[in-house]
Order: sequence, then C-alpha cells, then structure tokens
Amino acid sequence: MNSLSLRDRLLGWRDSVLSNPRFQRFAAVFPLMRPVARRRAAAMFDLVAGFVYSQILLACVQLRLFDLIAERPATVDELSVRCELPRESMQMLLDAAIALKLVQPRSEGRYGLGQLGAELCGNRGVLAMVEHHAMLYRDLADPVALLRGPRGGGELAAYWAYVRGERPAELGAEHVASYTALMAASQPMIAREVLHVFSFGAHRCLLDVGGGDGSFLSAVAAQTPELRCILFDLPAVAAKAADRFRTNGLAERATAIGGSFRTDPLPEGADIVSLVRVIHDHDDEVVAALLRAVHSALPERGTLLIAEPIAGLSRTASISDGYFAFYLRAMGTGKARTFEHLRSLLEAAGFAEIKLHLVPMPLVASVITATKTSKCVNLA
Ligand SMILES: CC(C)=CCC/C(C)=C/CC/C(C)=C/C=C/C(C)=C/C=C/C=C(C)/C=C/C=C(C)/C=C/C=C(C)/C=C/CC(C)(C)O
Ligand SMILES: C[S@@+](CC[C@H](N)C(=O)[O-])C[C@H]1O[C@@H](n2cnc3c(N)ncnc32)[C@H](O)[C@@H]1O
Repeated sequence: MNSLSLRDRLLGWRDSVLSNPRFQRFAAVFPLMRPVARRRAAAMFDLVAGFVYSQILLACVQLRLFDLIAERPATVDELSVRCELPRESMQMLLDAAIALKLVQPRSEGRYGLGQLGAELCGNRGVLAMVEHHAMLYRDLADPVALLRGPRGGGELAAYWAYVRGERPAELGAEHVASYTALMAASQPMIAREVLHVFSFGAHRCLLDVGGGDGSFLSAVAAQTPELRCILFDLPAVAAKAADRFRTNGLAERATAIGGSFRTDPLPEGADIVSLVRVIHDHDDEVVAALLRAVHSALPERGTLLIAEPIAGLSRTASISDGYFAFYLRAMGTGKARTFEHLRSLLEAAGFAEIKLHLVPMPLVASVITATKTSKCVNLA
C-alpha cells in the first residue's frame, strides 16, 4: 500500500483533534473559539434534523399557509379554521415556521410571511418541488438499500415514465402530464439563469430537444423576437407544447414536433440546439448517441447549449453531488456529470470551443456551450 501523503497525515491529525470530545468541550467554552464551535454545531444539527425542517415546510406548503398569510396577516384562530387544524396544532406549526424564518409575528397577534416565506412565494417552482419531494423522500427512506439495490425500483422511476420501457414515444398524456407540469413550474428559474449568461440574438432558429411544454422556448422567444423556435419531445409532451405556443401567440414562429430522440432523427434547420435538463437523465451511451444526433442536425459552426446541474463545482457540490446524485439514482438512470466528463462526451461527438458559463444563481443549472466542427469527429 502507498504511504500517506503529507496532506493525508495533516488531515488525519485534524480529524483526531476535531473528533476528540475534550477538544470539542474546550472549543465550546473558550471565548475565542466559542463562535466557531457554535456555528459548526448548528451546521451539524441542521444536517441531522434537515428532514424534520423539510417536513415542517411541506406542511406549510400543503396547507397553502404562505398564500393565506401573503394575502393578509391572520391570527391563529383564523388560520386554524382555514387550514382545518386544531388550534394547538396550528400554533405549533406557526411557532416552528417562525423558528425557520418562514413566518413572522405581526401586530395584534397576527402572523405574516417571514423572510424565507416571502422569498418562497416568489418561487412557485420551489413550492412545486417541495410537494414533489414527498415522493423522493419515500424512495430515500432506506438510503443504503437505494445504494445497494438495482437502480430505479421506486416511485420516481415510475413517475418519470420515459426512463422505463422501450418505447417512450408511445407514452400517453396520462404518463407525462404530471412531470411536464412540474418541469414547467420550475422552468422559470432555469430560463432566467440561461438568459442571463447567453443571448440568442445572434441566432436564426433554436431547436429545444426534450423541451417539455415549451416554457423554456416561450421565455427565450419573449426576449428574442426574430428567433424561430422548434421543440422536439415525446409526442404526448409535444402536444402540450403546441397548445402553449397557440396560447402564447407563438404559433407563427414556434413549432412542436413529437418523436423520440432514441429512435427518430432530430428536426433540421436550426442553427442552435438546446438540451435543458435532458442529458443528466440518461446514461452515457444514450447521451453519446444524442450528442451525435445533435451534431448532425446542426450546420457547421452551429451551437449547442446545455443547461443542467454540473457535478464537481465547489459552489454547488451539495446540490449536484448530493441532491441530484441521489435523486437520479432513485429515478433509475443518468447522473449529474462533471464539466470534464461532459467535455469528453462533447468532443467525442465532434464539438469544440466548449465553455462553462457561471450563472448568477447556479442552484439547479449551469450552462455549457459548444460549437459544431466537422473536423476530428470520433465516429467510434
Ligand atoms: C431589500 C430587502 C428586504 C432585503 C435585501 C437583502 C437581500 C439581497 C435579500 C435576498 C432576497 C432574494 C433575492 C432571495 C432569493 C432567493 C432565491 C432566488 C432562492 C431560490 C431558491 C431555489 C431553490 C431552493 C431551488 C430548489 C430547486 C429544486 C429542489 C429543484 C429540483 C429539480 C428537480 C428534481 C429536477 C428534476 C429533473 C430531472 C428529472 C433530474 O431531470
Ligand atoms: C427533465 S425534463 C426537462 C424538460 C424541459 N427541458 C425543462 O427543462 O423544463 C426531460 C424532458 O425530456 C423528454 N424526453 C425524455 N426522453 C425523451 C426521448 N427519448 N425523446 C424525446 N424527448 C424525451 C421528456 O419528455 C421531458 O420533457
């Protein structure tokens, strides 16, 4: 076995100090160390108790508490009637929500939004995710079984109907409606980040592959009036996008085409293709084939834009390497990939000038762009 490096030995020494109960006690009472010790202990408590906090949040969201008190601050009696909870339970939930900064006491015994509650009210996509997490947490109830077991035996795998079954193109509206609505609700936070770092103004026609109900294309089209848009998704999803384009007055310049990128060719004619929260759903062989299909659908010097969580970035490691890694494991296929991994898949498909764009709020997506070159295509 190799001998330990100097860094390994230093870290081993640090671990033995930090895990020593006598050192912990000393740091907790020594005035110069006390603030750091308290912060670390609080961070550890948050990790230990995070599920309880999430469930308090879920109760608030399921009871529509934030909407009720955003309308007008209310007393515990009013809220217990409107939420159909015994008064004592209502008070308990309000106290917990105050502690989590979701709710804040107001004048005359009323309750209004806390800082986090107000910010949540501005993020409907996050509220939708909080409700969706009930399913994720059931799949994560036994995390070791999730790690040991075959991938995707739980509820999420059934929910994301396209990850199972050989013929996703045959899925009906009843299989895609729920996930498509969830993606539409959380799409504004993605589109905002993409549009902050990338302008579609230099392009003529955008093809959004796996484009869901057209929420992303609608946001891009609103900012880029000359752009023509094509959406490609499973037929039952593309039908929803066609409806949205009609409702948004985009039917003239946005077309929705149904098919499966696993078996059907991609529509041609676009000079830029986007893959927004698509690649990380699939394993490497499917992604490699999809990237080759995108490459052949693009003209020379055409652009590919990818937006999804990227693993291995220190600012967002807990989200991509923690949350999304376990989410996708429960879902049964795909993974959040590092930039280096994506770059090698892109290069193998014939893309060059591969850039990572750091978005302002990289919680659920970072952006990568790449350019098609015909040289050096690896046809293996
Ligand atoms: C003037 C005053 C009063 C104050 C000034 C102080 C100040 C600057 C305050 C800041 C206020 C502010 C702007 C707050 C903003 C907060 C924001 C934007 C918070 C955003 C939070 C977003 C969260 C928590 C997002 C969660 C997203 C989740 C959980 C997404 C999950 C996505 C999934 C599961 C996708 C699945 C797709 C699949 C299947 C993997 O492909
Ligand atoms: C996680 S969702 C992302 C939707 C949208 N891009 C967004 O960010 O809101 C993945 C999308 O890829 C689509 N999809 C999955 N497999 C597909 C396939 N084989 N062919 C075409 N679309 C597919 C799904 O129907 C779904 O709309």
